[in-house]
Amino acid sequence: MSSLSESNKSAPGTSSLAVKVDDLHITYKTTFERKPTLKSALMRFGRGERGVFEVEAIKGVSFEVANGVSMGIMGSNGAGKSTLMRAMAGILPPTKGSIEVWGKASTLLALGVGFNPNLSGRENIILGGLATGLTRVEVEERADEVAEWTELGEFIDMPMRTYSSGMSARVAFSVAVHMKPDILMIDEALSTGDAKFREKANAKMAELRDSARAMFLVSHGLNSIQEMCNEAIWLNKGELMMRGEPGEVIDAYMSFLKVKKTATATEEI
Ligand SMILES: Nc1ncnc2c1ncn2[C@@H]1O[C@H](COP(=O)(O)OP(=O)(O)OP(=O)(O)O)[C@@H](O)[C@H]1O
Repeated sequence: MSSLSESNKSAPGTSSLAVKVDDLHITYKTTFERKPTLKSALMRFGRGERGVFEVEAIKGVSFEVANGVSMGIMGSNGAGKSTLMRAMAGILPPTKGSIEVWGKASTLLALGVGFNPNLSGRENIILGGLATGLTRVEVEERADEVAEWTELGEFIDMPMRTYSSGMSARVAFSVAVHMKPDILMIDEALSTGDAKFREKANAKMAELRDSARAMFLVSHGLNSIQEMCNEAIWLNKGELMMRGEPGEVIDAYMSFLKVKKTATATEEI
């Protein structure tokens, strides 16, 4: 069974839960044009052969997150961290298994994807706010404050296609944190800004962590996970390797990386 539900009410017996992920599998299917060999091209008069590439990005992951938890998600490139976040945010449907989210999830991922490059930062803030489920009145009430918070000056009224990636990230971050999410999801790759903005962003995240029902932070910066989170999970090749107190999970992940590095080096020799 695949299901994704979002509600403001808690299910009976699960009143303290913010998120429940049960036996989640996510498989990406991509069709591509196979590179033809000379022989196959001649046989098929040059028409490329379609291939299907399947990636099992999440393989049977289960966990529950209680209210009040700030969960760090760590793992190597391609481990499935962003895929898991996209699934919890409702952007990607489960291939198998289920995800239940109690409350409104606000995510940088969802908003970053939704931006229209031909509209200004300010216009995208309004669209982003509407996308999170706020009413037009609520969005208008907050739009100026959100725009101000980006510190983009007059650039806020320029089309977003003229922005650097750090400037776009400021807009995405600002929208996500100002829309009063119950469940805050932050993919650190998207919250990149310069040192000064980062400091401001970290302070805002800490404030929200205390008011939101739960927070998820995907990061390669293990220090941020240690500082911001009270629980952590480690994913490797789509599987849940460990869950626990951030310090313990970081230690296990670090020793796994060292062992792997030595093993690779040995193989090379
Ligand atoms: N849109 C997509 N189509 C096909 N495969 C994808 C897609 N997005 C991700 N993948 C694959 O799914 C796997 C997990 O990717 P994901 O982006 O979730 O990893 P990640 O842990 O967030 O990595 P990183 O630390 O590099 O951001 C990878 O093998 C990746 O190639």
